[in-house]
Amino acid sequence: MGNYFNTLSLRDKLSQLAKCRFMDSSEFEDGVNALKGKKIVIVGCGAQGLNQGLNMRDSGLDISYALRDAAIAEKRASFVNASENGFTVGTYQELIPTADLVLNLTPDKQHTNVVNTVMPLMKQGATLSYSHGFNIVEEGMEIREDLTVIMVAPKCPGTEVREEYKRGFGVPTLIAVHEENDPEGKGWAQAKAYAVATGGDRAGVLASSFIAEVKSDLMGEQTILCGLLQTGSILCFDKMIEKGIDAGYASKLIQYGWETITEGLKYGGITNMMDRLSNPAKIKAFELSEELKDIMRPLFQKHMDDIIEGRFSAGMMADWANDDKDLLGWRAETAETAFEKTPASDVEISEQEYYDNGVLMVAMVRAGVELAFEAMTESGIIDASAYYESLHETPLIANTIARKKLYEMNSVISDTAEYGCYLFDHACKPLLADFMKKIDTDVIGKTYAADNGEGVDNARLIEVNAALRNHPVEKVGEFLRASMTAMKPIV
Ligand SMILES: NC(=O)C1=CN([C@@H]2O[C@H](COP(=O)(O)OP(=O)(O)OC[C@H]3O[C@@H](n4cnc5c(N)ncnc54)[C@H](OP(=O)(O)O)[C@@H]3O)[C@@H](O)[C@H]2O)C=CC1
Ligand SMILES: CC[C@](O)(C(C)=O)C(=O)O
Ligand SMILES: [Mg+2]
Ligand SMILES: [Mg+2]
Repeated sequence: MGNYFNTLSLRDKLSQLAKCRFMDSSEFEDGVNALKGKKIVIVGCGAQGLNQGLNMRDSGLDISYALRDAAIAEKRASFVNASENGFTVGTYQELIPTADLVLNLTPDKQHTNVVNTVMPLMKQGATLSYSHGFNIVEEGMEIREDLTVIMVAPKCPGTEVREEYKRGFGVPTLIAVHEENDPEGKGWAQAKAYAVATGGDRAGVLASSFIAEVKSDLMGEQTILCGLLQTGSILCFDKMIEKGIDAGYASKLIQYGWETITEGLKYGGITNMMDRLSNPAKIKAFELSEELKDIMRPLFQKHMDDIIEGRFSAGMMADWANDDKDLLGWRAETAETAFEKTPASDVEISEQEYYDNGVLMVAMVRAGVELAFEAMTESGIIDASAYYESLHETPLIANTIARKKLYEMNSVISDTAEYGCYLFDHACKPLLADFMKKIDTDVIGKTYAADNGEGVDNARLIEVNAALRNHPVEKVGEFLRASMTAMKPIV
C-alpha cells in the first residue's frame, strides 16, 4: 500500500482530477430500484452512518448496522443510535456475509483496519462503498477483484444530510466508481440509486472520480469550510473584546453571524451576500477582501499543493501513528479560546444587523470562497466540484457553528477535516496578525458608515459590482443553483 495517486502518470492524474460531470435529473428516473430489496449493511453509526441510514430507510431500502463487538457489548453511542432508531444491529460476523452492499462509514483513520476485517467476510460479487476516498487514493488500499467499489460522498456534514432530506431537499453529492473495481459494470447504477436514497439527486449529483473527490474535499474543508471559519471566529471575537464591545454581544454576532450571512451566499452567491450591505459597506468589504486575498493566497496554494502532492496525507498519517497527538492537542486548545468559552447574550440581533455589523466577516467569506475555488480550479478540479467544496458547503458548516460554536463544527465534521482545519488555522492566524492590527469596530461589532461625507463613488461601485459578479464561482453558481429549485430557507 502507498499513495495511489502518486503512482499515476501525469496524464492520468490530470484526467482523474478533471472527471466531473453534472448529472441530469433524467438520469435518476430509475430511483432507488438498483438497490431495492438488496441487503445494505452500514459499518459505523456516527455522523454519516446514522444520517445516511435514516434517509435510506425512509427511501424504502433495507438498512442494518454492523458494529464492532466492543461497541455492542459496551452499548456505545453508535449502538444506542442505531438501536434506538429501530435498526437491526449485529456483529460483523452476523451481518457482513449477508450484505449485497457494505457502506464503510467509519473514520478515515480506521479504514485500512476496517476494510481488512470486513473484506474477507463479504460475499462474492458484493459492493463496498465509501463516502470519502482517502483510503483508496492516499493509502492505496487494494480491494478484492470480485468486489465493486463505489463512492457516494455528500458534500456536507451528516447532520445536514438528514435535515435537508427532512425538508424535502437534499445535499449535493459526488458519486464515483473505482475503475479498478467494477467487475460486473453495476457500480454506476448502484451509486445513482444510493444518491437518490439519501436525497442527493434533488440538490445535484456530480459523476466524478475517487481522486477528484479526495483532492477537492480535503481542500475545501481545510480552507474555507472549516479552517477560515475557525480563524475568523477567533480573530473577530478577540478584536471586538479588545475594542470594548460587550462580550455576550460579540459572542452572539459571531456564533449566529456566519449562518446568517452565508444564507445570503446560499441563495445568490457572493453577489447576493455583498448586496445585503449598504453601498459604502460593500465597497469597504470588497477592499478588505481584496487585501485578505493577497495575504492568504500563498497559504491556500500551499494547502492545495500539499494535498495534491501527498504531503498533507503523509503528515496526518504520521499523527495517526503518534496516537493523534496533534489532533487532540489542537482540539483541547480550541476549547479554551475566549470565543468558545463566552456564552452568547440574549440581546436581539436582527438579520440585517448581522450583515451591517459583520462587514469583516462578509469580507472573510468572500475572500475564502474565491481563494479556495481559484486554487482548486487552477489544479485541474472542475468548477462545479470546486463550487460545492467552497461556496455551497459554507452555509452548511456555518449552521453547525450556530448550534454550539466551534465545538459543534469540529465534532460533526470528520476527524480528517478537523485535523486539516486546525492545520490551516494555526498557519492563518499569524499571517493575519498585521492585517488585524488595523481593524476597528467600524467593520466588526458596529455598523459601518462611510464618514468622508462624499457619499458613494458611482464609478467605483460599478467596478466593484462587476468584479464580484464576473468571478467564475458566480458563473458556475448561477447554473448550479438553478437546478436547486426545492431549496428551503433556514434563517
Ligand atoms: N463527518 C461528516 O459529516 C462527513 C464524513 N465523511 C466521510 O464519512 C466517513 C465517516 O466519517 P464520520 O461520519 O465523520 O465518522 P464518525 O467519526 O462519526 O464515525 C464514528 C463511527 O465509526 C465507528 N468506528 C470508529 N472506529 C472504528 C473502528 N476501528 N472499527 C469499526 N468502527 C469504528 C464508531 O463506532 P464505535 O462505537 O465502535 O466507536 C462510530 O460508529 C469518513 O470517510 C469521512 O471522511 C464524508 C462527508 C462528511
Ligand atoms: C467539510 C468537512 C467534510 O468534508 C464534510 C462535512 O463534507 C468532512 O470531512 O466532514
Ligand atoms: Mg466534504
Ligand atoms: Mg471531508
